Amino acid sequence: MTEQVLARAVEVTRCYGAVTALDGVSLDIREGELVGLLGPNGAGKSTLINLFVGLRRPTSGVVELFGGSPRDPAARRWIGVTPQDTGLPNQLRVVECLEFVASHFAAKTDLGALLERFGLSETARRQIGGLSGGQKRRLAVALAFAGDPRLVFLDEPTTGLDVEARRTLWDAIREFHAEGGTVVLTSHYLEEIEALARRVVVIGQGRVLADDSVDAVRGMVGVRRVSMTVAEPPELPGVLSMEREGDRLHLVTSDADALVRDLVRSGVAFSGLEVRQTSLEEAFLTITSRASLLP
Ligand SMILES: Nc1ncnc2c1ncn2[C@@H]1O[C@H](COP(=O)(O)OP(=O)(O)OP(=O)(O)O)[C@@H](O)[C@H]1O
Repeated sequence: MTEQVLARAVEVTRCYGAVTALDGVSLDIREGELVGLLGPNGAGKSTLINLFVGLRRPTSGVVELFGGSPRDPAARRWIGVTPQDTGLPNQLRVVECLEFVASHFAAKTDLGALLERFGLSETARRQIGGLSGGQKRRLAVALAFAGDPRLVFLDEPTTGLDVEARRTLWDAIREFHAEGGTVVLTSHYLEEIEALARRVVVIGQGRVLADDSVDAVRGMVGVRRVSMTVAEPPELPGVLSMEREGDRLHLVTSDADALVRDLVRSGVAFSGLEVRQTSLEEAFLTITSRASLLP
């Protein structure tokens, strides 16, 4: 790939006192990518974003934004950020808040189109204090786009949104990306990463555990789900986890072929056998639990 690297971390470590939040992380974000950062609470995702946008400095290693220092306003001019928590001024109207943020940038963003894209047109003249939690969150995300950015960092953008509002936000993010924008987002919603991101970076205990396509991350852990209708769950070797759903039994295994052979040999009566790839959630849990076994 020859696309320009917009943000880069090289062997970055960040400590907060005795806590090592990031431990030797290297990552390139290239122009036009839509990257999902996935990891459990406390994995270091927000810390990484804070380093990229210049809010924090690395303890060691190098972080670059548009080839320069993230603390240089010239580099930050091209980014938009939505942190995990955003305080919004309750007295301002929605459109006034957008105008206020946009006025810090030379670019003229079409704020009417931005409101439309985030499903906020109806609320444009309302004071922020009177908005619902979901409307406030959508406004907080829309603000990241007010300066016509090339790269946006969205930290858990859809937390607290209902299904419809989440889909509106997904569409807005997809449209920005389709126009050539670059997106880095964190999420606890695994379906969100699957729905939006081309590339997944799995972070656990401050380290990059996987950095690949969604399919590759699933394939990497090689876990399969074997499902069947069965009256009595059979005792089989190599089962990583077992789940009952009505008369269906779902078994997670790293060797589906061996499991099916053992199942047939066991003589248990079963029907409707199904073997499929695991969801990203199952892949993610496997990768992160392996990491916790590391010394
Ligand atoms: N300002 C701080 N002072 C002390 N420790 C901190 C600070 N910020 C983060 N940490 C610690 O660093 C680690 C990584 O935190 P971080 O917020 O980056 O994780 P995260 O992956 O974004 O988690 P979450 O999904 O819960 O937001 C955690 O152990 C956290 O407690």
